[in-house]
Amino acid sequence: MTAFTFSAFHELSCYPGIVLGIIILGLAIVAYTLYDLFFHPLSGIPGPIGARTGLWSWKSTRAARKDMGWKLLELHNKYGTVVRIARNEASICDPVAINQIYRFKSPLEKTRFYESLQGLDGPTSISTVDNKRHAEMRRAESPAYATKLFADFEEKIDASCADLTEHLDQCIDAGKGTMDVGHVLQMFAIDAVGELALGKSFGLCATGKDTHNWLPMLAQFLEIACLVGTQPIIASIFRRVAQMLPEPSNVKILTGIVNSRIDSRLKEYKAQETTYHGHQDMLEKLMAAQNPDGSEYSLQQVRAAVGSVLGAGSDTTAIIMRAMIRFVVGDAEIYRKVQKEIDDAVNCGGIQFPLSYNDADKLPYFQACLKETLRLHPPVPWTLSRSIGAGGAYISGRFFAKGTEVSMSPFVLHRCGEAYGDDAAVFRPERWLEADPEQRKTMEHNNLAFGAGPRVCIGKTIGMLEVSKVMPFLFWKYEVGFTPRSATSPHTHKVGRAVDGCASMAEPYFVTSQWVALQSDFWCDISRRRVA
Ligand code: HEM
Repeated sequence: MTAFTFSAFHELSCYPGIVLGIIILGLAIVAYTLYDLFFHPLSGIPGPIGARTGLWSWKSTRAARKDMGWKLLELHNKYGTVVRIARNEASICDPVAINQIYRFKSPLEKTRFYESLQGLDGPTSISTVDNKRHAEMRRAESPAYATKLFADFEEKIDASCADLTEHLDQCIDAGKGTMDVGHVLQMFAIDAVGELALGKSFGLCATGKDTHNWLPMLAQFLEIACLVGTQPIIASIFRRVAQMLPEPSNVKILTGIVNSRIDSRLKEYKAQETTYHGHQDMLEKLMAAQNPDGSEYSLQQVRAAVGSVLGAGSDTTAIIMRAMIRFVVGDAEIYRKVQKEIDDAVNCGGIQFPLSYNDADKLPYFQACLKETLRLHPPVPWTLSRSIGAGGAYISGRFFAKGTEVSMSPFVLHRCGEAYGDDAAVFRPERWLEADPEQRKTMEHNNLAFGAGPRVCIGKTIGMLEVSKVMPFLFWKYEVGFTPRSATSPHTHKVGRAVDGCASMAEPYFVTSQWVALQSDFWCDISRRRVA
């Protein structure tokens, strides 16, 4: 060994240029590390040493291992309110910081992470970093999300809900009441966004299957986007390469359907030779959207905007529906209360199905369960990161210099005592009913599930509309039990994993925590209830 080392050194000494290069590289790494640790604007903030030196990407590791929520919570429990999670990024867990980071006045720009959420048709409101460009897009596209269209949205969601329950009934009648409910709810969510964004369902629930494997494909897109997004330079190369590669066949089928629905709407308009097209739906509003110079949205812009509804509106809604079943059915007393509230409201004629969005407000305990679900299982647990602009900014009592990045994770904030009290980690719907109006307002404000400020989810009300209309019907019509996990059960995972990372045989599904906190393997035993 010694002889080998000596001879290696001897050989290297014949190449002084290489030796000098190695020494310079070593010194550069040491200098870079010392700068990051002691002189970088974030040097005073605690965090894992690898992340602070920038020699190890803590966030890429989280994206690869899909364990962001609970690992970030561990860091905050260890280091406190402000934690350095990358050489240039601090994560903050403080409700006071919401209005400072996600402010309306001189808003902070999104970080380049978001560029990776861009689809193949170009920039969308979620992926656009530049605030001015984002504001223009948001203004152009907001009529497609307006409350004026709610009558149309309700009809479309009712149609998708009818397909969903027909599918569930067929399964039960065929003796297949034990099913992966998570998968079925994802099919519903895709169908519903198809109805909303394109005026027609994709028909997954109606046919009972995801024929073209779109569900795993969409999940994979988000996972890869999140992973490469943690390395913006790699992400931009990746995007360029991806654009050159041929589309996989199932993506081709999906884009083909999107394009043909837009084309047929265009043909319909041409045939009518009128600017008023008669449809009061999202697609019409997106096709009528205008750029700041007054030009109409190009077909590519319409496709990108439709794509962002499909991408941002399906996973998130399905996640909330699964989580709500998990929390409600998982606690016998809460489940009984939810069912009783709905049964009583139906029996006394207070509500009827299909449930209107307004009538969903007549179910306060159900609504409290929904808020509690959004709190403990926010569909997006990832850090919603922003860049500090010129002049720097004071956040959570600290000064952050221009160019540094700050972020908050909905998952972490929602478990913070300052935001929700000492029992923040407990699913307790009563907290929303016991709170006085002022406390409720504060709790609502501290809920980051949809983001906050000028970049807040534009589809928030549509998402709430879907869940509020469909879930009471499912709780009323069906009895749900978790299929016990055993060596012979249909589960893929031997042990389940909760949204907080805890592994247990009793956990009915398996959660991965990345950009979204996705559940899989959610096997339930479904039967019809007596009242149906
Ligand atoms: C429970 C359901 C939903 C949740 C929890 C949710 C959550 C979020 C979050 C966290 C963001 C990003 C905020 C940020 O990065 O700061 C977002 C943005 C967005 N969401 Fe949602 N979302 C939901 C449903 C929907 C639906 C149904 C649609 C479409 C119909 C939608 C469309 C969008 C769009 C277009 C954006 C980008 C908005 C912008 O940057 O202007 N979302 N959503």
